[in-house]
Amino acid sequence: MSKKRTLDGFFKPAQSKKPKLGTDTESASIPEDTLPRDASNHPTYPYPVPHFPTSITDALAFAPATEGRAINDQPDLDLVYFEPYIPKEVHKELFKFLRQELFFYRVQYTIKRGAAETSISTPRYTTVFGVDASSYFSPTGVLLDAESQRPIPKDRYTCHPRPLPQCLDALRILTEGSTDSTYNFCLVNYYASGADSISYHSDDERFLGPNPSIASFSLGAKRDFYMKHKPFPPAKNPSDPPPPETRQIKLALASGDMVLMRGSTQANWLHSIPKRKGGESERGRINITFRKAMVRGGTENYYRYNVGVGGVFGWDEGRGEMVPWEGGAKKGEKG
Ligand SMILES: O=C(O)CCC(=O)C(=O)O
Ligand SMILES: [Fe+2]
Repeated sequence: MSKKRTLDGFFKPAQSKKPKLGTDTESASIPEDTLPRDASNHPTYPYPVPHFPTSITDALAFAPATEGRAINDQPDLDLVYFEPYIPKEVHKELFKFLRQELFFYRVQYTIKRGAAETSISTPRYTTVFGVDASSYFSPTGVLLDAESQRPIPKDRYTCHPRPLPQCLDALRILTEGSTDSTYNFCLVNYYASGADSISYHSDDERFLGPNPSIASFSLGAKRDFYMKHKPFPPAKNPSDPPPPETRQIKLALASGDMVLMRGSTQANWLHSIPKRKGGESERGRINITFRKAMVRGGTENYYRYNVGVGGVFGWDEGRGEMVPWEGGAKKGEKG
């Protein structure tokens, strides 16, 4: 099989972050699951991302593990709750794999409040892959224009879009099959402890188009997911009927669960993961969302707020925490 030299790394085995093998006797003594595995790589990745081991791929053939349950008993609300989506045989391994293998960021950015610039620190680890519908990645990882199918003009993006690694792409394909929607973005959050959170917001940006479908996976520690209706606009006439009554929603999202938010949900409801003190949240939680951005502004927004301009972090199993990940090694990593 012939390969192009330029971007052929996308499906090549990853060598860089695995221990270098010395002599034949040494390699013979290394257990098979620590040997280099095939991985996704790309010039925009700080490190390659290994493909799923067959144990995960095989188990995911049985997803979704349950039928989704509709939650649409309140105004403008359209949820489907899979409890769980990921088969129970594999959710722990999937959590450990993604925490170990993905690179994360702790993004800081500034916002203008009147004349003053305020610095904001995102209270969780994040990472993102994908590109909006004006472009797509060729199988070898070249960004092409959706219409001409030719390489995009160099000035289309100020950011550097990254293709989904094969492991997250496998999850995307499964999700598309069970949600009647397509996705071109994967955002990942890691909540290291109860101090990490996401405040009330809606994913209603114009770049997602009207009535976006967002599929949201939970892995690891159970965390509460709150939803509340956006405030209703004040009545125009005293004779107008009062706004409908709505109740706050609280879902205790467990490892392997998936919530699909669709229809008019984002336009009308807010959602959050509030901070918690101690307990299970200290074990860490991964959230994965699949979305579809229609235009370039979505790509710029997602990379600005989920990759940013700071350093790379990765999980250190020995220390049990995220550590700066530099030059192929997680800093201070044991063994
Ligand atoms: O962690 C979660 O479950 C929610 C994440 C979320 O709302 C987001 O990334 O927009
Ligand atoms: Fe959200």
